[in-house]
Amino acid sequence: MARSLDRLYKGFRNLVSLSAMWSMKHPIYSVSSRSPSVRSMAVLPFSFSKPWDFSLPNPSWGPEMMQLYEHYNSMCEVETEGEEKQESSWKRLPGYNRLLKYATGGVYLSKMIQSKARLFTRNIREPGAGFEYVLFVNIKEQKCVCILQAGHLLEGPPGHVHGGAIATMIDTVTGCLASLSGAAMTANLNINYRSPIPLGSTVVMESFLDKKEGRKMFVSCKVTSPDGTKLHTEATALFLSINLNHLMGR
Ligand SMILES: CCCCCCCC/C=C\CCCCCCCC(=O)SCCNC(=O)CCNC(=O)[C@H](O)C(C)(C)COP(=O)(O)OP(=O)(O)OC[C@H]1O[C@@H](n2cnc3c(N)ncnc32)[C@H](O)[C@@H]1OP(=O)(O)O
Repeated sequence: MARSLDRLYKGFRNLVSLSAMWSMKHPIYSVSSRSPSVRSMAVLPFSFSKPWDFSLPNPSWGPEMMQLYEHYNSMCEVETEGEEKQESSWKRLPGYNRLLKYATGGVYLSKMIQSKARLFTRNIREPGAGFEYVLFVNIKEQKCVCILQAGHLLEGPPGHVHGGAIATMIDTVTGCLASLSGAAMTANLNINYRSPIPLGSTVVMESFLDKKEGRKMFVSCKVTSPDGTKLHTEATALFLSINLNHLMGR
């Protein structure tokens, strides 16, 4: 287990260049395609012959979500400067329903929990009902952008998104940024809720690395309407880079 985790995090820096294909070659990142629990997640005519990438468009995505996806996705394409082709510094992160195929803690987690564990933000079966999101990262600028369409199962105040669901997504976006160069965990998360997010709406979440001091990463996040005119939420977070043994109770 420890060896496979070491291997995983040696390759962690390359996370952003993962593709579904890459994941199939390195299945530790993804859920086994043979797992019956994965097949049971099918509600759309998706093929589960390979790990399902939840950050690709599905029919539940509305026009705003699609427009923003296409905008950022086009920035991920190869840039041409004169005659020269350059790799873009923007990458779309694929999204599977587990971060690791075999989570840490094998020593004390039962096989049943191991096989059933799913990423909190990717465990609602009905497309469009929960967290529909896609993450884009810009390594050069140390920036992460998430396009989120919040589904009807995320209700808090009537007709609006639950503050805990917003916090979950902020933790995900800031955590993604903090983890670009290796595993990191949230030590502190401060959130100011400025205006409610209507259920079903699409928002843009932008996260920046403000400062790095040794193991500490200070990250900020802003949640706005797609045109940027309405500020919904602001947050700051402290992440600490960790040795993976930390998650294994050692
Ligand atoms: C994990 C791998 C993820 C990889 C993902 C990559 C894929 C990306 C793709 C998609 C993204 C989706 C990702 C989802 C992400 C979700 C993230 C979470 O939700 S994490 C769960 C919630 N967090 C916890 O459960 C932590 C519980 N706490 C701890 O385990 C420890 O407290 C920890 C690791 C945070 C720190 O423990 P210590 O023992 O390593 O470090 P000490 O010695 O306590 O502190 C070091 C320094 O930090 C300061 N510090 C620690 N906690 C602080 C705090 N809360 N506020 C201020 N300072 C703090 C201390 O004062 C100290 O500072 P001085 O060195 O003396 O200057």
